[in-house]
Amino acid sequence: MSQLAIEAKGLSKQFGQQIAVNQLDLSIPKGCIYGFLGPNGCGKSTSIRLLTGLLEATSGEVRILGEPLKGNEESLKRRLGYMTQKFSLYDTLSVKENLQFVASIYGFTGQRARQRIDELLSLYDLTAQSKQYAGSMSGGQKQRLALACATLHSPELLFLDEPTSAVDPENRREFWERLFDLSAAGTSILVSTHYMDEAERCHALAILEKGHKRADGSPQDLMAQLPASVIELSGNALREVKQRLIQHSSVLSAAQVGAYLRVLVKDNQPAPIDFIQRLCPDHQVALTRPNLEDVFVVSTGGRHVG
Ligand SMILES: Nc1ncnc2c1ncn2[C@@H]1O[C@H](COP(=O)(O)OP(=O)(O)OP(=O)(O)O)[C@@H](O)[C@H]1O
Repeated sequence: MSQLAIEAKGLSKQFGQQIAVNQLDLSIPKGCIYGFLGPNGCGKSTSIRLLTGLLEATSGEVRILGEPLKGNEESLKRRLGYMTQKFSLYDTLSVKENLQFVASIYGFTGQRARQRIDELLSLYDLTAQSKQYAGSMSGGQKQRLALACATLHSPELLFLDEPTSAVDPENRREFWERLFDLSAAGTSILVSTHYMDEAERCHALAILEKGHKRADGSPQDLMAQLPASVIELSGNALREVKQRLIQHSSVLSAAQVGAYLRVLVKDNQPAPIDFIQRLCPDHQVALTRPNLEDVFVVSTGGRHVG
């Protein structure tokens, strides 16, 4: 039995002249929460739609839950869940009616349907809103309902396309707790995001840019293997210092964070602290630990950012 939830080799999608997904390779183990991190337009949604079988690839091979996707789209559909960016709820149906509709799609009827819907209303804290129109709910409630709909049939693999872009930080946090509950119960999850803090919560992730995968691994490994030194610089005239530093070919990026400049220096520059100190003798400089944003900046070429 395959231990991989998702396996892709050379997966590509072209729309006219535009290559939205370019030779994507993936090996995502079962049971993990895997992230796609990247800016708008980098190909996250297209990749997810290819992996769900909703969109046909231009080239490449995909195996989902151990089976080739091609030719098995229909049978796999029952084993997959998909929550879109816009949540795809019916605004003029109540919370319960939305769930009833999804239940009917998956062939749940009578007592079985009622039981599962009550279970989900309670699990996702929606019992009091069950008669409310979905369109009149808050962002957080809509998100919980969308997750309830996407997991009604207890999918083995769940795709979530930027599920938290429309909710506040508290709801995002709570949502992630629910994802870890699902993961602990054995659900494999692929989630796309453009938030660094969210990506850091994933067991592993791919950094996407312009349809290419630029990096892949656990957040901890990606940070530990960053091919750059991260230096915090403080003192006067940081905007002017930044402009000066980014002229240097060894400086990948310099971005202000509060009272500091966060400077990324290429690994091939010996003694990076001394190097920056020489360039800025009147400033305080200190080496600091990389974060995922640094990984993102370096993976995507760096110099344009900040
Ligand atoms: N049906 C389509 N026809 C033509 N071009 C498309 C189509 N779908 C996506 N694209 C293009 O493919 C590229 C990748 O889009 P995609 O929606 O996958 O990116 P994304 O990373 O999910 O962005 P966002 O976060 O904005 O949804 C974009 O340049 C987009 O314009």
